[in-house]
Amino acid sequence: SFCIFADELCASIVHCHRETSQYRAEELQALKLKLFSREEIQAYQSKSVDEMWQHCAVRLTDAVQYVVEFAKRIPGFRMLNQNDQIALLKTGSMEVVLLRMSRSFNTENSTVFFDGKFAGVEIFKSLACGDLIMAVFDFAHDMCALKLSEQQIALFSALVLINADRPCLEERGKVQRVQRSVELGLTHILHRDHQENLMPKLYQRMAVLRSLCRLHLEKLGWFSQRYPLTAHSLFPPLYKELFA
Ligand SMILES: CCS(=O)(=O)c1ccc(CC(=O)Nc2nc(-c3ccccc3)c(C(=O)c3ccccc3CC(C)C)s2)cc1
Repeated sequence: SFCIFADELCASIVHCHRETSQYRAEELQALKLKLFSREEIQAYQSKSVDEMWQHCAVRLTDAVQYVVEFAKRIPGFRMLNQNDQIALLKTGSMEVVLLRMSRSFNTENSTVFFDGKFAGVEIFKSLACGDLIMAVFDFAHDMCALKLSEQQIALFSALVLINADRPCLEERGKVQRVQRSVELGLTHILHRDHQENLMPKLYQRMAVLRSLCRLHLEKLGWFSQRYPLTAHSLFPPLYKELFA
């Protein structure tokens, strides 16, 4: 009966992931050979720092919105209290975006899906945060090496989000129970896929995700100081609410 519970839980989380994935893995695969021309790359590189930051913040916020939708459809997540749902999204949504984004990464030519085509690091030059961009690309490379299936990414995303160790949770015990059921769901499908050895690697990747998000917040802090007007009045409200 336990296996039936785990199967049900996995199936529902995979379903939520598919419905809210923004781009399907097969769609991204089909777009992989659409690269930006030299002129297009130059156009991005000649954008000012605040223009490029604003451009990216809008796209990133789109991706975050789909993660919020994913979370809201996860059975265990919905039954948590409102403030805890917001606290988990505040600290976890960027991590899930980065995890999902690694599906849109082409390891052959180190490009990532951006603005309808695949872009190398050079396109992001005018963001003036090369270390963050390199770290995002390295992480995506690392994740691709694990060759996770969509089902494994779905369960891993839910586990990244529903984390009882996050700060300022009011009903930590409840979050712990949901986290434990998702953990069991993930171990259940890794066992089914004969890939239990992935579990410790996934926990390592969670630590890398946390450091990536700290770096993103650090850079956003630097940017907001240099361009307060853009950060306060031109960034999407959800981006400011979650990250500022
Ligand atoms: C995520 C769901 S999906 O269906 O796979 C999908 C859906 C849609 C897309 C298209 C897309 O929005 N791509 C973006 N790429 C990057 C990016 C940028 C630098 C390096 C690597 C990727 C974006 C960012 O804004 C970003 C992302 C991570 C950290 C930092 C930043 C920039 C800072 C200034 C906020 S948005 C891609 C993938």
